[in-house]
Amino acid sequence: MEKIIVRGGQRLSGTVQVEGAKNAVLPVIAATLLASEGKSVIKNVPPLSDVYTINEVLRHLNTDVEFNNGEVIVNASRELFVEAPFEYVRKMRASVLVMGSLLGRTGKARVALPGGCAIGSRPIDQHLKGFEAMGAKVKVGNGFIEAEVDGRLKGAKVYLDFPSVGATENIMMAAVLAEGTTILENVAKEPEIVDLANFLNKMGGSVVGAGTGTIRIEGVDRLYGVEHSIIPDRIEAGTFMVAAAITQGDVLVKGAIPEHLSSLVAKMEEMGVTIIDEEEGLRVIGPEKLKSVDIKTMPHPGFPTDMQSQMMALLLAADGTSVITETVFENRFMHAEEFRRMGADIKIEGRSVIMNGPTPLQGAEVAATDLRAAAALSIAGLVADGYTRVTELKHLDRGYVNFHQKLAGLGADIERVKEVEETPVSEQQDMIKDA
Ligand SMILES: CC(=O)N[C@H]1[C@@H](OP(=O)(O)OP(=O)(O)OC[C@H]2O[C@@H](n3ccc(=O)[nH]c3=O)[C@H](O)[C@@H]2O)O[C@H](CO)[C@@H](O)[C@@H]1O
Ligand SMILES: C=C(OP(=O)(O)O)C(=O)O
Repeated sequence: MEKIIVRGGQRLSGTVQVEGAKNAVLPVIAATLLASEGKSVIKNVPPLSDVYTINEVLRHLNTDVEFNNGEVIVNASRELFVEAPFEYVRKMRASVLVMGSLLGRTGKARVALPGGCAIGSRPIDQHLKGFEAMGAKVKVGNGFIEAEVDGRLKGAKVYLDFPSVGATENIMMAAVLAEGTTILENVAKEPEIVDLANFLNKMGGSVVGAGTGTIRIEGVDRLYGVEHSIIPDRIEAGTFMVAAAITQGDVLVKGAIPEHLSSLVAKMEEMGVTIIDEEEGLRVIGPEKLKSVDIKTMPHPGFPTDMQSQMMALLLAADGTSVITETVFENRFMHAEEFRRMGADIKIEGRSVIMNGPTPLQGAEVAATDLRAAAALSIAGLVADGYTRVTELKHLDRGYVNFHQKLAGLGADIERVKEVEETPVSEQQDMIKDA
């Protein structure tokens, strides 16, 4: 087991480069299954454990997948197998995103039921509702969801009860090869949806309206492998923006797209952070004193739930009372307990947390409960007194590339160690000095 060990007190400065977006690359790789001719070449792909997992799922479905130097090449021209087993879905829920492509291309998909995870129960009823509207028969049993259609899927009108990101993506992928027109209403508007639509259109699909509340898809007979470059990761960008702000730092987050980050920029500016739109990205300058604000997570363009735990770290350092309300996931406050272990004054009331800051945080051993919590706890460690040890880094590796190296490059005192060598050399030297 590995740990991140961070010693608080360093101001961050310099430049950090953002990778391609995890939440854009996973659906795009799932969509490569739709290309019955030619190879798909996906560029700007981050080497995350989730990317390795989706590549494994695709190989299991009888495709050839290569992943080198930030480029994934998929040849899906052979006949596809249609089953994604539990061993993959357990590792990564986004494996269910192959369902729409498989159903669209082969008329059949069998995917292990994803189950819940640390942030809530996360059902996929809206995905299935879309497939059923297009004529698929859906059966759930023995731990699997099976969807099948006689012949081709038929275009349909589908209204989502909630603008689910995954349901929007899965139904879009199913609809591009369906017969006729599909109209999806109350859909997700996240930038990752737009990236997927752009990829599907390059492949020969006809998808209009991505980024708005209604998407219209004209089904086509065939799709082809094409080249596509993934958009920058707005959540990774936001994570480094918060790290800069909390340390009173001055950091250029290269690759951050301001339009993708408007709700975060607005809240950070309200807190007194200076954010400058530069040619290469966003420059973030932390103030001496942060002001408290209230936050409510919402589907895009609202405040992203994937930035909630990082903002919790920042609000703990702010002067006054702040409230965060989580409306997207039913149980995404597990990290609050870990912040408490660092001395935070946090109260959980239903779907809200109330924080009284500024909290002088103390270094402690804390466990990451999901990937964003791993980042948020490390960020809190940047301003805590003494050493913070963050465990359960398998979560971090799902969504961040070289996280501790990037922070170290900005001046943080941070290392990642194996459990056996728990005490890093620098800390041992401190202990010798103190003795
Ligand atoms: C790989 C990926 O892109 N993951 C992102 C995606 O997850 P994901 O696509 O799973 O998130 P959704 O937008 O689907 O889920 C949002 C909410 O809707 C509920 N729901 C969803 C589908 C459904 O059929 N029924 C249902 O009730 C979920 O339980 C959750 O409470 O969007 C989330 C919300 O922005 C982000 O936090 C995740 O990082
Ligand atoms: C919750 C997240 O991802 P996933 O949907 O892949 O679990 C996330 O990226 O913060």
